[in-house]
Amino acid sequence: MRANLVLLPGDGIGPEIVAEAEKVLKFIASEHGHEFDITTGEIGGCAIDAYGDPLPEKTLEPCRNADGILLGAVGGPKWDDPNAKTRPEVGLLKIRKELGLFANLRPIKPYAALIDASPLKKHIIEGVDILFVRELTGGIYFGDSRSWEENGETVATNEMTYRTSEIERVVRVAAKAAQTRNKHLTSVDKANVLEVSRLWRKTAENVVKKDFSDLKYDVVLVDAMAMHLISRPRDFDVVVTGNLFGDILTDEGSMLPGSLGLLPSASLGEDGPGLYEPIHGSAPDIAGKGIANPLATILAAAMMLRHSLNLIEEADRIEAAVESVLNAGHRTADIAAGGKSLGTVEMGEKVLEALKG
Ligand SMILES: NC(=O)C1=CN([C@@H]2O[C@H](COP(=O)(O)OP(=O)(O)OC[C@H]3O[C@@H](n4cnc5c(N)ncnc54)[C@H](O)[C@@H]3O)[C@@H](O)[C@H]2O)C=CC1
Ligand SMILES: CC(C)CC(=O)C(=O)O
Ligand SMILES: [Mg+2]
Repeated sequence: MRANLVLLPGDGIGPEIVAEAEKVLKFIASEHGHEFDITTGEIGGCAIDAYGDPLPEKTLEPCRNADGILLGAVGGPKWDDPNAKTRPEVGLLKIRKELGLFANLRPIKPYAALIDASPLKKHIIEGVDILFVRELTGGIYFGDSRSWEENGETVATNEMTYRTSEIERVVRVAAKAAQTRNKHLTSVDKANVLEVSRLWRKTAENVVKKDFSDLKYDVVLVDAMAMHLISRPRDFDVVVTGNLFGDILTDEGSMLPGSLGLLPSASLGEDGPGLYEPIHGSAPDIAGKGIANPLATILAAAMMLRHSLNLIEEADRIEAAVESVLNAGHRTADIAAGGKSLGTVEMGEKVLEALKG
């Protein structure tokens, strides 16, 4: 098949990890007779430096016409000046919004070989298989924000807003996913305090009652969910929640497999290209050292093949290669548990070797 793929490496470790995923994509193309037309664009801090804009039209336009987009990460201390006109993260929020990518799929399935990498006990993480569906284009990250002076001090506010239609569509995505899995959907909110969460709860319940009555359905408050996620994670199948709660809970959830560097994600809309990225950020503390774990980005590339290009066999093959590399004992520093570790490029090479068989 022919496919237009756009790579957006971004900042910090972004270029290092996307380079390894690109090698995997090129290998898969050559092995399976596909033609991937791969172009690269700037987003985030590097785009601010080059164009004064974290998401210039020059980057966005090819993305609109792409079959799939693979992003590294944006941001870093260089662009953290609170007085700066714009921030790298604005580019990320904007591309998600512009492409209508309202559903962010974040699977969490610990690897048997990595039991020691997790800070949690074996009996807690064994058998865990959770799919988080995080709403991605609404909520507090997209609400009005402002700050002002009042009574000699500064006040700042961010609004969290959701519309019924925004909640309905993401709950539908999650409920459909649950139907193909273990038929259990959990909605996470803070309906004991937030008006917006009361709308979320009522809307989610209506959708499930009307169209997904075959599912086991429950609701959990977000503070309790933060605890249940690491005390009884096996009890969850598909979890649907808003933008902020999903962002935080999935970083926490990365401790089930043992590292942020292992979790990929797919951001999907009604139609158009999907955007695929690791769930982590630009990791400025390790950027440039060649030690970042590229596996989350390689797994994000596999999700792109699966969800946007319908190349299921190829996606399965990459995921199996990652698993076999871990089974063989290869580790980057984040999952080495103090043992011997490989660099980013070496880990990428191990995945390629596993793909070659
Ligand atoms: N999707 C994106 O582009 C995201 C961007 N960010 C941005 O990234 C910057 C740094 O944010 P942080 O809070 O430090 O979060 P982070 O996710 O970049 O890093 C948190 C910790 O995890 C480690 N880590 C992350 N990815 C890793 C990998 N692949 N291999 C090994 N270790 C890894 C880092 O070294 C760090 O210790 C900020 O500017 C933030 O806004 C944060 C989250 C997501
Ligand atoms: C700009 C942030 C919302 C990025 C982030 O932390 C995420 O999407 O996980
Ligand atoms: Mg995050």
